[in-house]
Amino acid sequence: MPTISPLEKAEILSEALPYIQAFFDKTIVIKYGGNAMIDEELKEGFASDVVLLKLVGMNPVVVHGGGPQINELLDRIGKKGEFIQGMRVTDAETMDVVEMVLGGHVNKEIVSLINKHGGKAVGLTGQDGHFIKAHKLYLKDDAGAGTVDIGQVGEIESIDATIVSHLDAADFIPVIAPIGVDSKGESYNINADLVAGKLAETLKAEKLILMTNTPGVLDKQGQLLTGLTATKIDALFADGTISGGMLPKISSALDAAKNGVNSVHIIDGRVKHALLLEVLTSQGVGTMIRAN
Ligand SMILES: Nc1ncnc2c1ncn2[C@@H]1O[C@H](COP(=O)(O)OP(=O)(O)O)[C@@H](O)[C@H]1O
Ligand SMILES: CC(=O)N[C@@H](CCC(=O)OP(=O)(O)O)C(=O)O
Repeated sequence: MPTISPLEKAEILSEALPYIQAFFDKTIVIKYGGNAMIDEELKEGFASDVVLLKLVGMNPVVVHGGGPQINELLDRIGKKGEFIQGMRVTDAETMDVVEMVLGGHVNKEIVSLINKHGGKAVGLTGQDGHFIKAHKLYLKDDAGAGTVDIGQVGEIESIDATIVSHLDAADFIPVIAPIGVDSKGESYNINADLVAGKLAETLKAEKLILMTNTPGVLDKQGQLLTGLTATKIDALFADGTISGGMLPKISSALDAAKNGVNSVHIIDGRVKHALLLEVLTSQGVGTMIRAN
């Protein structure tokens, strides 16, 4: 690491001032993807960034994924994870694993890391207070004529963000696992990007930041696309540039941008302190999604 003088250090810290002023008391929804939870150092860095944002007066709300972690446990019980259009095919046994991994292991690990760094995190799933209402999702088949049944996967009906706002107001940091519930109490597995996007809309968040394992959205040559609008996104869907897990991510990012979230970013969660760089500096990292 290059050494920097005390003055340079002070100047770097002082550069954060306009961002702290602009985002003071604003809600920032951060989606922490399972693919960005690579090693302990990165996870610790993420947790300390979230605590810092809270302590300088912002309201960070964490929605986490855990796709690779679910796959790992499925592997251990001899089951193979299967995805259609970026969504996990979820039978009853897979749903048990999803609840154990997302609602249990991953959620508690993030809560505990944030608390270790001096924050007050509270873990929730959509079952808590029934705050993420969902029903079964049927995907459109490739021809667009029929539907595909992928099991216990949910489509969000509504989010009642009261509980999240109360936690924010009382200085807690909500950490949310993407599990929804229907009126009969049945749980549904929901893609975490979709929960993060809808929650950002409901909370009228200033920012939605989706942290993943690529530098952002890439074109067919692997070059970073730093800014995308609805029209460009339609073209990238049509020519197959966007596929797999990037499909729900872009859809939810675009919906959030269209529905009042001021800035929506897809950033590389494998970069240490990517979150601080995105919120508190002028370093544009990743892809920014705009409605038009
Ligand atoms: N155009 C694209 N640019 C970048 N990544 C893409 C693109 N199309 C598909 N992907 C895939 O989407 C993945 C990110 O989605 P996903 O695996 O669901 O991550 P996360 O766990 O962070 O939600 C990337 O690792 C990449 O394999
Ligand atoms: C329906 C569906 O696909 N649910 C996801 C939920 C976790 C998730 O979204 O995790 P990442 O953000 O790490 O991809 C899954 O089962 O993998």
